[in-house]
Amino acid sequence: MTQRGTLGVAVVGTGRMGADHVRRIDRVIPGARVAAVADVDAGRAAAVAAGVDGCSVHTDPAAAMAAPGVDAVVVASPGPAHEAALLTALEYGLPVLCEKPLTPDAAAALRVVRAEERLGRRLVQVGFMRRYDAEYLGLKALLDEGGLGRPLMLHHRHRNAASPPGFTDAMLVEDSVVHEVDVTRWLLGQEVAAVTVLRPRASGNAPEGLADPQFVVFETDGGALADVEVYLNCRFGYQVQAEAVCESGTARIGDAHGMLLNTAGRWGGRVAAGFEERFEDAYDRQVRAWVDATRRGEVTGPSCWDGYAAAAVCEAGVRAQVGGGRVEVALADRPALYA
Ligand SMILES: NC(=O)C1=CN([C@@H]2O[C@H](COP(=O)(O)OP(=O)(O)OC[C@H]3O[C@@H](n4cnc5c(N)ncnc54)[C@H](O)[C@@H]3O)[C@@H](O)[C@H]2O)C=CC1
Ligand SMILES: O=C1[C@@H](O)[C@H](O)[C@@H](O)[C@H](O)[C@H]1O
Repeated sequence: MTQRGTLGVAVVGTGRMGADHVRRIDRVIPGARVAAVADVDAGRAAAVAAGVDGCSVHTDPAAAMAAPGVDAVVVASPGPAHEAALLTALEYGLPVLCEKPLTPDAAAALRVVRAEERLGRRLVQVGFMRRYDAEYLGLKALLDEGGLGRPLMLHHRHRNAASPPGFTDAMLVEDSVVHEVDVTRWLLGQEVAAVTVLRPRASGNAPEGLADPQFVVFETDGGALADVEVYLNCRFGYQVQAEAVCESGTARIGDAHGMLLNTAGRWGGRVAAGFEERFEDAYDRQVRAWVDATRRGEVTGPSCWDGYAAAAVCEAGVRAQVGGGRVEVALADRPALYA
């Protein structure tokens, strides 16, 4: 570690999320600095690094990870590029915060799990940032405390104003619903055992080739059900809600972002514009927790196993999208490292 214990971070992928993480590490989070960035688009990497003191610019992720002053890595390239970056970071023995998904497919995720297992210690935290959101944390604490009885069902809503260009049906599961896979496993402490995907008539706002919205149902190994309405072109903003239905009560989060207002004969609140606004605090808390743990020599937060288990559920979800019906999730045995 450099500069009196300051963590030097290489950020791989300097697009929407990567650039935001560079800003966060450079200006918001104490104890860390951006030592290097890498992007296959050299111009984008250079633009993001401009104004960041002592930050080297690379097009090759491995070169950024080997650059002077780098102690740890944030991976924010697209999901299909994560496996290569993660295997390099593990080979170099560098702690990693990897944006979700760990990898889009289960086989690649399992290869990363096996590589970490061979090292015999955890180095990877997966960026399932909802686990750091105050509302989700409140819901988790309430369910764990048990006052409402056992949770029986979860209702999730995941709405984006517009999907990015080129978004596919598979990405709707692997990039978007993967969040609900993780929070379902985390809130209930159960694995998702089977997935069914239903599709209503597509919205006129959906781009050509994307069936949007979709309705996904998870059955867990503990006998609970969770449903996800995922609607990526709802136009009105970014909205993520969750309701737990328990034996003697229900609890719901995500109804309003910020203040509720009564005015001019109307009642209501604001809908966030995008995930950066809705989850700003969660991203900050996640990166702060990762930096703090890494400086202590620890690895905390969602693990490679969580990333693999989510990828296995998503793979079942994509098979359910293609073939229809109920698809069971195939999960490898959980290694002792993630007990
Ligand atoms: N936690 C959350 O709420 C969110 C997470 N994400 C995740 O963040 C990651 C990045 O997503 P976005 O920033 O939205 O994508 P983006 O497309 O805006 O940026 C990706 C960047 O990675 C670069 N890139 C592509 N292949 C690369 C490679 N092999 N090595 C290095 N750079 C490469 C691209 O040139 C681009 O600049 C994804 O894993 C995505 O799922 C994205 C949005 C929100
Ligand atoms: O992770 C994210 C994006 O990649 C994904 O495309 C969005 O649907 C999610 O809401 C956002 O949190």
